[in-house]
Formats: sequence, structure tokens, C-alpha cells
Amino acid sequence: MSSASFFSPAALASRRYTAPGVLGRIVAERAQDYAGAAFVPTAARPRARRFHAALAAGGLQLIAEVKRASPSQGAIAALDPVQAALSYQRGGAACLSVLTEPRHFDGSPQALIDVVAAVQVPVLRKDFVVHPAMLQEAADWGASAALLMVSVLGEDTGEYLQLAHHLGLDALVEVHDEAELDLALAAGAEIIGVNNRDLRTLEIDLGNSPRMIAHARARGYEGLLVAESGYRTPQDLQSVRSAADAVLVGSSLAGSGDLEAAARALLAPA
Ligand SMILES: O=P(O)(O)OC[C@@H](O)[C@@H](O)c1c[nH]c2ccccc12
Repeated sequence: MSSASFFSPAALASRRYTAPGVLGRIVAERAQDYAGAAFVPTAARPRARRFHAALAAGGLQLIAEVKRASPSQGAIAALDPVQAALSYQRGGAACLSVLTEPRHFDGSPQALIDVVAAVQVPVLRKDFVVHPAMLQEAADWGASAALLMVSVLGEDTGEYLQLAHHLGLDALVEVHDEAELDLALAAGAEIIGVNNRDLRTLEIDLGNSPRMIAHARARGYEGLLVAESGYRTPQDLQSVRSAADAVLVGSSLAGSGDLEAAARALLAPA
């Protein structure tokens, strides 16, 4: 693994993750939830790289998100996570994302565990990772990947990325602006997600992903790129269709009433 001392109890107790705005409140709550959580890394697990492989299949792949609520929309739909996941899988999703954050996204660990048991496609743990125990949980719950947010982890992103790999997980390393992209590249991210939503203000700019993807490629990045948030129609996907490897979509699918048809319709050529 990386530096074992980086995740020692003393180091963890002295480290604080903060962020401005809406994101900051959620990060503070998650840090409180895991304050003092035990973390003893298990032996290295082989990396199956299933999440990575599914996104690298060619064309624009769909990561469909099981999302019952969000800070920007409140309640979206009282989805049964397993039924939603199976619908997405039938609709052609290459991977699934399952929220495990309980207060603002109405997610839960059990939703992730149940979905992993029910589907064949790889599953991402979607949460605000602020403690290494959250990656251990993701691996123990059967996730293939976990989200790492550069807006939260900053310079520590590389250490968390190495821990994820040590535990056998792929990581979706999320950025929003150029400064965060630089950190993700320096950390050695293999999968970079560009969020169209500014998590401080919750505002969406669908121009952000194509812009940042172009920056990443101009810097010589050859890894996978995922466009995230705010997509509702096949037309919305035009700007990333040939540039991104995948698109991450939650709210518009989850609130559609027919998740399978909505996933299929989104993937249809515009
Ligand atoms: O619901 P949308 O707009 O389709 O977005 C999905 C996903 O990108 C969004 O849920 C998300 C992106 N990054 C996050 C970080 C934490 C929580 C949620 C997210």
C-alpha cells in the first residue's frame, strides 16, 4: 500500500476535510459519522478492474445511478434499489452507482449490498469519502469501485487512490475545475469524472464536461473520462458522445417512472 502512517489513528485524528457551501455541510457530517472509526487495512486484494473494463468497452457507456433524493431536488422517487438496479441493467447500463449517504441522498449501505447481490454489472459506492474505513466498507460490501472527490480530498487524493487499489477497487476520481483536474492527474487517476454540477452552489453547466475533457486530453491524459450530472435527453449527450467514455446519470432516470425505458431512450442515438 501507500504509506501506512498516512492512515494511522494519530494522522487520521489530526486531519480535517472541509469544503464550502452545501458540499461542506455534508462533508462535515460524514467526517463526524466516521470520526474515530477503526481502520486496519486488510491484506492486498487482487484488482478485478471490472468497473474500468466496463467503461472501456468503446462508445459512450452509461453509469446509471440509484438516487432516491438529492440536496438540489429533495425527494426524487421512492425507488426500491434492487428493482431500480435491475431496470437499469435491462435498459443497457454498463455500470451502476448506488448512493450510500443517508441524510441528503436517502442512500444506505444495505442498498449497495442488495444491488451488488442482484446485478451482474459492476457497482460504484457513491458517497463522500473522508475516511479510509469508507473504502474498506465499499470493498467489503462488494462494490467494484468508489467515488473519490478531489474537491474534498485535495492533495490527499493520491493516498486514497492507492488505498482503493490496494483493496481491489477501481476509483472514479471526480473533478469540477482545472485546479482539481491537475490534482487528479498528479494522483495518477485511471478514471476521471468531470462533474457538471458545482457542488458548492449545486448549479449545472453542461459545458463543463466537454471543456474539462478537452483540457485533460490536451495534457496527455490517456485514461478514462466520465461526464457527470444534469443529463436528461440524448441531445444533451451530443457534446460528450465522442469525447467521453461514459456518462453518469441519476435524477432524470430515477424520476422517470420507467427506469428501463428511460435508460434505453437516453442511450439511443440523438
Ligand atoms: O442526478 P444527476 O444530475 O444525473 O447526477 C448524477 C451524479 O453525477 C450526481 O449524483 C453526483 C456527482 N457527483 C456526486 C458526488 C456526490 C453525490 C452525488 C454526486
